[in-house]
Amino acid sequence: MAQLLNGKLLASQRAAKLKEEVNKLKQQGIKPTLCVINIGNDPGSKIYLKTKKRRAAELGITQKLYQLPAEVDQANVVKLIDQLNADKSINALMIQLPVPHQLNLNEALGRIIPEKDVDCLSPSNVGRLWRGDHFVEPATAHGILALLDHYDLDLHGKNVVIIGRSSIVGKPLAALLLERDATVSILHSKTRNLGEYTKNADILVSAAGQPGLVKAGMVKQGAVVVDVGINRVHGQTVGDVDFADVAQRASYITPVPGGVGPLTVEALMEQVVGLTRRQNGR
Ligand SMILES: NC(=O)C1=CN([C@@H]2O[C@H](COP(=O)(O)OP(=O)(O)OC[C@H]3O[C@@H](n4cnc5c(N)ncnc54)[C@H](OP(=O)(O)O)[C@@H]3O)[C@@H](O)[C@H]2O)C=CC1
Ligand SMILES: Nc1nc(=O)c2c([nH]1)NC[C@@H]1CN(c3ccc(C(=O)N[C@@H](CCC(=O)O)C(=O)O)cc3)C=[N+]21
Repeated sequence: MAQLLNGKLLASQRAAKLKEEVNKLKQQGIKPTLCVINIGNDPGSKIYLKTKKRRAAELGITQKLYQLPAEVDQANVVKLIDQLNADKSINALMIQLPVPHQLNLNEALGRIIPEKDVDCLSPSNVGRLWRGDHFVEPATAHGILALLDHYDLDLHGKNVVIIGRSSIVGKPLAALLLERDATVSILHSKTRNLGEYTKNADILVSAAGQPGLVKAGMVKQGAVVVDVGINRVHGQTVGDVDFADVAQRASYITPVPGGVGPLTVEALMEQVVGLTRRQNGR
């Protein structure tokens, strides 16, 4: 039976340290402030908003939410971003994904000034990430690496297989893993025969958003399994991994909830504080 990678516990340990840092900044009159733009009604985004709100309040970080209707047009989104870029009281700015199809997401992301781009999605920050000279790290990827490091799971030379090629999980995680000398494969919905690849994984990461996608037969005995998926099934939050069966084969596994999710939130808050320091020369 696999050992659990307890993201919830690690997140609360890291939060205790972060809170001290926030307090120190506040003593200097600096109030870290995150601003989130959410467009429409994505269920994963809704959960993220809720958990961020709770964690920000605990840490003493101010979180502002702009909830826009699904029909909003591009001009209004761009106008809001410009306004928030110029607002000196805001240190960090992010747009929750996915956004409705009528919007030009790349244009909107390109509008966020890199200094406030806490999700690392603006073109210059994505470029820096792949060059390895970045000043902000995408929260989910940062959280996953923090979890693996906490359990002393080595990455050097390991086969890491990631299911999912999105800009918020698969791609940035691949960039950070390459920096750590892992051998990385990225699979997606057009990949033929996922199992052929996943069976070679020392570390398997699933970020597809498909409940039940990863079955025990796809997993190598003793592999580390990281489940990023957040799906709502019969009113419960479940991941992508068939947990009960896969846990019999894996050496370590993340639960959902309580695995990657809490660390994503914690890592985001760490990045908010990091950007705030940078803007204030601390
Ligand atoms: N726990 C956490 O901290 C976080 C959780 N999430 C969750 O992770 C999941 C993924 O999020 P996100 O990356 O934004 O989602 P996207 O929908 O942007 O990307 C999903 C990716 O998975 C691939 N995919 C989907 N179905 C399959 C399949 N059957 N086989 C192989 N590949 C597949 C897609 O392929 P293609 O590109 O071909 O369409 C795509 O690359 C969601 O459940 C989301 O809520 C997201 C961020 C953080
Ligand atoms: N620009 C952008 N960046 C993201 O990182 C991003 C996004 N958009 N859109 C939505 C997805 C989803 N996501 C989650 C993060 C944490 C939890 C989380 O805190 N989960 C807890 C609670 C689960 C629950 O209570 O149901 C857990 O897994 O234990 C969930 C979902 C980030 N995403």
